[in-house]
Amino acid sequence: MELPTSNPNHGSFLLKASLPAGAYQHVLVVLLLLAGCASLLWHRLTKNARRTRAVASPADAPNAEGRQKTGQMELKLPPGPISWPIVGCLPSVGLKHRHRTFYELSKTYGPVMQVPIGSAKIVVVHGAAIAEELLKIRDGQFCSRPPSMTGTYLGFEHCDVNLTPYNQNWQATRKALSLHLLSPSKIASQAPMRRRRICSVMAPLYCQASAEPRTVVNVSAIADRLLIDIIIRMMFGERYSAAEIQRHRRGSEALTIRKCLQEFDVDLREGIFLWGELNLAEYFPLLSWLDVQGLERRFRNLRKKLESLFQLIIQDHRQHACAEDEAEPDFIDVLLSQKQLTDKQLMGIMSNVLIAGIDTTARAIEWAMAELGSNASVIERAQEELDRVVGRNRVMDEHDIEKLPYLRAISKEVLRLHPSAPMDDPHVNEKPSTLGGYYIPAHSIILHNLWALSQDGSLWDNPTEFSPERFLKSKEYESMNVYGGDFKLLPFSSGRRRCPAYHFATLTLQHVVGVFLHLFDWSVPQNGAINMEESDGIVVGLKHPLMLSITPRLSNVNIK
Ligand code: HEM
Repeated sequence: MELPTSNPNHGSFLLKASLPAGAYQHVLVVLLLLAGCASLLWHRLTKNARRTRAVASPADAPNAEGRQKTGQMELKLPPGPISWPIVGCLPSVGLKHRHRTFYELSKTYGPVMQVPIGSAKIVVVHGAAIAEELLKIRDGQFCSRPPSMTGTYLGFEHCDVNLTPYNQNWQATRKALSLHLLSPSKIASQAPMRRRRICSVMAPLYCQASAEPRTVVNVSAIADRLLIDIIIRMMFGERYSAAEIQRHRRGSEALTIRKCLQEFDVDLREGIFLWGELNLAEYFPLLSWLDVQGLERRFRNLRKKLESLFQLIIQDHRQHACAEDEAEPDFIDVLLSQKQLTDKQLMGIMSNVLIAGIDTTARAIEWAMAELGSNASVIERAQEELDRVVGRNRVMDEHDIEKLPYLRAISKEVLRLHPSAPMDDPHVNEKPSTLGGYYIPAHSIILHNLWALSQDGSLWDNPTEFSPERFLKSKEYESMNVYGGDFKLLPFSSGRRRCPAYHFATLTLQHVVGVFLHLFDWSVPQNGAINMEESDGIVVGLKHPLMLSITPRLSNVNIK
């Protein structure tokens, strides 16, 4: 399948939608003023009740440390910035770079803060001890998800994995995804496919750079292209490649699907943007019918496109079950043959993998190359290791990774310093609970700042410095992994909701970065410098596309 060409507007999908000018804004201002007066009154009347919250029975608060005795049992609510009528803490939180804002606020209010916004009870947490409490000790209490517009539209009415509350539906979709797409054996069996895809992107780059040393390439676009290509093949195999469509003389439906998948980067950008946007309608239900940010309209449009694509894919798989001469049934064939999931669940899973899977991993590759581009000594050491272990006559492969500790250290350091989803997906407690000794009312939205761990001087020496060496300094650090067992390092979170793709994502990051470093010397284009400014949204990468110069470094290598 030909791939979408590089995307010169990379990053622009994360720009915020501005409010439509004109009438909506005036209506909004009047409504806010009216609501402000009512809320001021309400705020005054309920001030004392909010300062502490009575807990009716000890069973409501499974761990009631920190309680105060004042006639009946009471626990403190977490501290937090001033909460204004109607808007709550929105003025302190703002709309952008929430992981950084929350981290700054936590310097005043501590590792458990309440930051209500509108009608939503939001609690923001960070730190290794709280992470362990949230994701291990009380994982069972905090593993649900809030209802959301993203869950309705992109999660197909909360029938997916990511945006679904903790229920049987979630169990079924999570099991299907983990077992039939992301299990270690499934991932191992697809290694040749990943190698072919990586080489098919590297070979033309290598030719181009051989003819013109220090060719400038758009690393961000290459990462996007690789991940779209790999993930589409992970799910559908070669079914929608031109050769396969022709071989089986499949009709116009297969061609339509192929075209939609080739152009999927546009839907992906829209999906990631909508997923990450702070949607005021969810916090201020009165505003939802106005759709002041225009988000619901955009959600509806994207859903329509995704639904018709996914329905076509399901229909195509039903009509043309995997023929006997085909190598292996693909992911959708397997799920359909089991007849355990509804079509909505299938669509929810496809939506999660295509939207949550591609951008997170592509951004991790982008961050790795941005850090390496400004750290020549790290590149040198990694290349020395690659030449020693792999040699200079063949391209580095996935099976080499276990013998490349420095490459593995680079990937851990990238995921430590730049977790692509810096604020974990929201967790919710269905019942009242406690965290860090504070009372957490039922249905609070817990936002866990995973990125803040990387800034913590009590956990890491020189925490903000990019230094893969930190993972080689002792046996303890060498054996540390990013899979959720160590609460200092949680790019994929931990517990029941941990990212199910942690193995695939780290392997792909290590493989792509390894091949990049093995094949090419990298430098910053003349007169340029790497701009490390972050994009905004739920997945965070570089704000501007990463442009680097490449020069081939192996002379005798066949890239295939
Ligand atoms: C470097 C790449 C990636 C990073 C850093 C990452 C990170 C995360 C994080 C932090 C969560 C939230 C966990 C929680 O709520 O506690 C998550 C959830 C999830 N991720 Fe990933 N992810 C990556 C790649 C992928 C890929 C490639 C896929 C799919 C193929 C994927 C699918 C999912 C799904 C389905 C969930 C929801 C899990 C659930 O709610 O049960 N992720 N990921």
